[in-house]
Order: sequence, then C-alpha cells, then structure tokens
Amino acid sequence: MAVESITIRQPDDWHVHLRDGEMLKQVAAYTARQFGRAIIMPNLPTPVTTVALAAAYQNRILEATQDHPDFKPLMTAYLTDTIDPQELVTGHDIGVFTAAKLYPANATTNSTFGVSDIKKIYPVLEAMQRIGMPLLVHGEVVSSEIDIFDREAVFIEQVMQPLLNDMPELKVVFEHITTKDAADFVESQGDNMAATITAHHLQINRNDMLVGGIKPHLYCLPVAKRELHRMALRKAATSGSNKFFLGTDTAPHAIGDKESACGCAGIFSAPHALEVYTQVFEEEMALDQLEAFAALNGPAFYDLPVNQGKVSLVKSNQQVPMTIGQNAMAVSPYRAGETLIWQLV
Ligand SMILES: NC(=O)N[C@@H](CC(=O)O)C(=O)O
Ligand SMILES: [Zn+2]
Ligand SMILES: [Zn+2]
Repeated sequence: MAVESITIRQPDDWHVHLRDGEMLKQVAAYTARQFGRAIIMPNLPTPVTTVALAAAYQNRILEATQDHPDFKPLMTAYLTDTIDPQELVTGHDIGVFTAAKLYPANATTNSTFGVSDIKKIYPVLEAMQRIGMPLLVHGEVVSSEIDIFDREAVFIEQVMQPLLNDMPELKVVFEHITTKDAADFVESQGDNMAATITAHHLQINRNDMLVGGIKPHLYCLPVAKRELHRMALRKAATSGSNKFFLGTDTAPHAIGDKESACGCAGIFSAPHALEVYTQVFEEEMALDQLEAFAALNGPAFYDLPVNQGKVSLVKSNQQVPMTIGQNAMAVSPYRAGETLIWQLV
C-alpha cells in the first residue's frame, strides 16, 4: 500500500539565501516554518565579513522570523582575500560564526569580493582547520576557457583535491553539488567532507531549463547538468550515506531580474522544499532515508544536537502559487503553477 503520511524529526536547511531588507521580510518565514535551523549564506551586496555585520544580520533575521521563535539562523562569514583569521576565530569562539563560505571571485551572485586564489587564504583555512570550523565551498572554477557545464568537475581536480591534500583535517562542505563527479568524490573522502544537495537538482536536468524555450526560473548556479548527473545525485541523497544532507540553496530574485536579457542565477525553493524532497525520496523508494538526509546527517557533521520537534507530511495535492510577494519584489517560486503531491502539515 502506498504511504499516505510521514513524520520525521524536524529538518534543518544547511544552505539558504535570505537576502536583506524587504526581500528578507518577504521570504524568511517560508524557511522558518519548516526548518529548525538554517545556514545563512553571507553573500549580501555588502558581504558579511565581520562578527559585527553577522550579528546585526542575525538580528534582522530573528526579527523577520518572530512568528517562528524556535527558528535558529546559523551565520557564516564571507571569505575574502584579505579577511583576518582572528576575526573568524573570535566569531567562532563566541558562537556568531558557525562556518565560513568560500566563493571563488565572480563565480556566482554577489561574489565579486570572493577569493581570487585559494592560496591567499591559507592562513585563514589553517586557523579554521585548527578550531574545527567548517569551510563551505561554492565549487566551480571561473576560468573563461572552462565550459560552464564542466566547472564543478574541474574545480574538484584543480582546487578541492589539492586543498584536502594540504589540509587533511579541514572540515569541508561541498555545497549544492550537481555532478556525478562531485557525488563520487565526496563519497570517496573521509569524515571531514560532506555535501549539500538541493531539491531542484534532484528534479531537473539541463533539458528542463532549455528545451522548448529557456526557463529563467530554472537557471541557477551551479547550472543543472545532464540526466546522468541528476540520477547520481538522487542515488547519493537516498543512499543512506551520512555524507549528504539537505541544503535547498533557496535563492530568491525579483521576477524582473530573472526574466531579463541577463537573468540572475538562483531558484526560490523555500516555500515547498520539504514537499519536493519527500516526493523525490518516495519516487526512489527511500522514504525511510528522508529523516537521515533532512534531519540527522547535517547536525552530525556540524557537531550540533538534532532537533527535538517533529514535522509531518501527508499525501495531498496542492498547487504552487504563480508568484509570492508584491510588485517589484514579487518572486516566482520553484514549480510555480504546478501541483505537488505532498503537503507539509
Ligand atoms: N545558487 C544560485 O544560483 N544563486 C545564489 C548564489 C549561489 O549559491 O551560488 C544566489 O545568491 O542567488
Ligand atoms: Zn553557490
Ligand atoms: Zn547558494
């Protein structure tokens, strides 16, 4: 008999863009209503590079999520070529910084202040390795001669493997993996390496984005790849391996910025993320692995307790709205206008 409902320990979202200002107010509750904690990405227009900036941003998030008082935003530092290792160590010691984020300069949205050469931040990474502070990585090279569809695989060979050779104890999360190469690489590494997988990369391949007309709302970075990679990600997420966990990479952009001659990268998946993951796990006949992926593996990697609450989903059709929010700030949610078969209670 088909499963009609599922109850799991409350999940966390280990990769979230909440933005700031009006957009933050508009989107934050969608994350806070489902997840106990979220790792908050620091790529604001003014990047979150100091303890003071992170603490102030965390307060703005708490204010925007006051209807969900148990929600805990976990803050990250944005690594630049010149960031002071002591700032990270202090921020980690006092509990403001949970992790630090590596954006290769110009790899993605708001990454112009990112790292131009990883060797420049070796003293910072050494300090993080020493104190056990996780490094979160947007794993794509930016060289113009590398094809966009190969940028993640080339990053493994050119950056990730050499980094792990040099810092074998550094805790690293390979964020939003999109290739079989990355899934295999992560699985082959020790306990200090893990990966997040988005809901959309489990559902879409590059045909979904490009065949029959370009779908700007399915454009994100790293860009969706061939079907064989999507299949490998589904296998990794549902395999029971503790190295893979939930990270939606929900990344809202105003509709006008997506439907544009130069559309922004990012998919706003927060409103129905859990429903989408649940559908994928059901299709893979792995609903029994959903709790580990969504609620256990992440805390284990981050050395945090699991959440005490529970969430339930039931088999019940629901239609995703075409837009969320008003006027210039309106956003098109992932699967807009489509019917989802699971519903969060
Ligand atoms: N994933 C995306 O396509 N976009 C993210 C940045 C990122 O996670 O790379 C964003 O901030 O918009
Ligand atoms: Zn990224
Ligand atoms: Zn992201």
